[in-house]
Amino acid sequence: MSRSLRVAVLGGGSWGTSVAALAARNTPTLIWARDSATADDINNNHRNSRYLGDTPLPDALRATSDVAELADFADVLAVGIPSHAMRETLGRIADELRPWVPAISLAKGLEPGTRRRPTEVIADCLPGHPVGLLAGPNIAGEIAEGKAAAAVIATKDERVATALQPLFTSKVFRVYRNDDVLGCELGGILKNIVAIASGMAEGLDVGDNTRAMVLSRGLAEMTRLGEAMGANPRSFAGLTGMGDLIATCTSPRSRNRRLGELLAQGKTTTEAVEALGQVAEGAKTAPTVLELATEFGVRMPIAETVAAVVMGQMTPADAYRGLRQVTPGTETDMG
Ligand SMILES: NC(=O)c1ccc[n+]([C@@H]2O[C@H](COP(=O)([O-])OP(=O)(O)OC[C@H]3O[C@@H](n4cnc5c(N)ncnc54)[C@H](O)[C@@H]3O)[C@@H](O)[C@H]2O)c1
Ligand SMILES: O=P(O)(O)OC[C@H](O)CO
Repeated sequence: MSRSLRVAVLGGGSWGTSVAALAARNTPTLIWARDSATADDINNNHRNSRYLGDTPLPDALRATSDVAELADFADVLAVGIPSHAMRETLGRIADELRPWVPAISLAKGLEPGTRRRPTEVIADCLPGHPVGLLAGPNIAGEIAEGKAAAAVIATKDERVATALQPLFTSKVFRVYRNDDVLGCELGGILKNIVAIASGMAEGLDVGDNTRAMVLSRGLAEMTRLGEAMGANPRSFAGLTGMGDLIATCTSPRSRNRRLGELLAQGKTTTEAVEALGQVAEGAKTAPTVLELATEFGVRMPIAETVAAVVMGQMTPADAYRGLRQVTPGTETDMG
């Protein structure tokens, strides 16, 4: 009988750990944390106290801070490193990984400078490996606590998707498949920007109608960019689009929404990021997305406004005044 596929997770932050905990309930799983104290905490206390507080992790989950050990273990690699550090970290493991090992991204940002999506960074660093992603409305703390949710594995290779699906599935975590890698990935990346706008709305107490406007017009501009880049617009109506947008824009546990709230309280982006102590991908992604919007000739007034605020060129209050003044066209016009 063939042994089960072993899952190696690169990145011991809140999401890498939560995904590793899901996999460890199904199959042997090893997680790499760059910080050996985190690896020790997982091995000895079955906790990742730094990122997930007191939430217990499965006893079967093992951790290491040695990338070579992780590479040797991997039948499947899940990459939970933030977008800005993914290339450098993958560079440390690339030569050690067996060539057929599929690599799936858990990240939701664009690489600053190159504008590459995480799956593109993986393809650059691990040429020839099957590549995909896991995304959806998945606030890490809730998943680690065992609250019910669903996600999507997106890859072009149906056989890879079908092999990976059961590794992350549980009675309370449903995993769908989608072959629209671009659309699923963009949904997770772009919703972070709208979540910052939603957090600013919360901080400014602009009212629920305004927030609903930002969410729905945010989804429209996410879909507009996605379609222009060649994604399936239907993906934006699913878990990785609207689903993740709703979770991130409404959850008080979202770091991107919290970043928006802190900006509305008058903090600078640097102060807000420091206060969070965790990654909020939308802060770096917003200016980078504008470059894509220009390249593909797409209007993105919400992303433009969020980018101006995170770069310190506009206050959140002015941003909301500006958004109210956007000249409305036809609602269903996606061009
Ligand atoms: N937390 C969530 O709810 C959640 C859910 C879905 C997707 N994501 C995405 O997952 C990705 C990882 O985020 P997270 O939530 O785990 O972040 P986090 O802030 O909880 O942890 C970040 C992790 O990355 C590591 N890291 C940071 N800089 C690094 C570097 N230069 N080199 C190596 N490692 C480095 C840290 O040590 C830590 O282990 C992000 O793209 C995020 O958008 C997060
Ligand atoms: O905490 P955030 O804002 O990074 O969002 C986490 C996840 O992406 C929600 O699906």
